Amino acid sequence: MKITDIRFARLSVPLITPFKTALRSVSNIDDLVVLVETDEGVTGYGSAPSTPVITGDTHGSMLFIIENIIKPQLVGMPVDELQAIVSKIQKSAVSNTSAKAAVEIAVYDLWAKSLNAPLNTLLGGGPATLKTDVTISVNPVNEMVADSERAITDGFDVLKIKIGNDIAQDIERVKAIYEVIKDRAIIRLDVNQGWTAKQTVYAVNQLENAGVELELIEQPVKSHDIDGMRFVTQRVNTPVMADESAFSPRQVIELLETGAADIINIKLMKTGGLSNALKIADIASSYQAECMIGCMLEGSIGVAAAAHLASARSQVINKIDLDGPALGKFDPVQGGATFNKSLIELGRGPGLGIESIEGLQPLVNGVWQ
Ligand SMILES: C[C@H](N)C(=O)N[C@H](CCC(=O)O)C(=O)O
Ligand SMILES: [Mg+2]
Repeated sequence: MKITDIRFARLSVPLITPFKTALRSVSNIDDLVVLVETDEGVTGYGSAPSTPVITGDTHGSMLFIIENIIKPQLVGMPVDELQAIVSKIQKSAVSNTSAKAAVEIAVYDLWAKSLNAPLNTLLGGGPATLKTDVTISVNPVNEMVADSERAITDGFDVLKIKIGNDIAQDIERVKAIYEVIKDRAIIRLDVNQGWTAKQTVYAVNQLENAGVELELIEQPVKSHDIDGMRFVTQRVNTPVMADESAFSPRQVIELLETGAADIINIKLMKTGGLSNALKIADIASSYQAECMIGCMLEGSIGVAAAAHLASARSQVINKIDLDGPALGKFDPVQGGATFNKSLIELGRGPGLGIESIEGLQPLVNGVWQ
């Protein structure tokens, strides 16, 4: 089976409620879908959202890199030469991690389809069912308390609370949420780079002294501030997780080697796809560090690939934040993984198991249809 073409489409799903973090607010899941075609008529599916404030990728930049730089190197390659394909994708450009991820996901999907097995089976095997947390967007405190209550009613037992807008309000937000849900759900905080290192130590101390139990605090300081991450990690009891500071295997080694983080949030859109994500899981394992599998605000094609990875590396990836597809009003992807509130079921079809996708807007002769 040889790669013959790479095509593109857009896929948009409205959110049930706007998704708000310290970095951005969005109302739709907007994915660029990548379709890798073969001479046997089998299609591999990948996708990536635009996250300019996190990875720098936009639909336009991804389209350009894939069409002009990656595609010419991949057309004609046999799908069973997976490592050679991955090497070409990873060496095609610096950065552009979401563009690389979208193509890699499609290539791994094809590879697993060519071997007629689910992707997680070929990556080592693991559970077919996973349980995700849910994100509580940053909003006025009463709204966040109500959203947290609703999430528990919906069956979630781990809440990822978004803060990072204003430190005094953030402390009040977390105290108020903890007060009403403390015995019913685990709380993880995601500051999305909104605080300084000193503010973080102050805030976590305030929360710990008030009796608030936190599972972890994610990316409190700017992504480049590794000294700040280390300052915090060495001074608070609550485990510190790196997200925007942890894109590449090299960065993860630095974070863990120097004690700048306790936990790593792996996202395919930051790693450039599955190959580096697998390396990061191995690195974390050798440091006896835990990992979360995370996602951007993205739909069920890319998130299914992350779920297959999490299944196959469940010994080290023991925290799951793959709620993107469940935040949408519907899932346009048929077959493959299903995302029903906290429950993710991988499906048993070959590759990612995707059978069809409704509402794709293909790109034909440079025009979105
Ligand atoms: C969707 C997921 N639960 C999440 O919160 N991801 C964010 C980034 C999402 C985005 O802005 O697209 C994170 O962990 O920082
Ligand atoms: Mg995060």
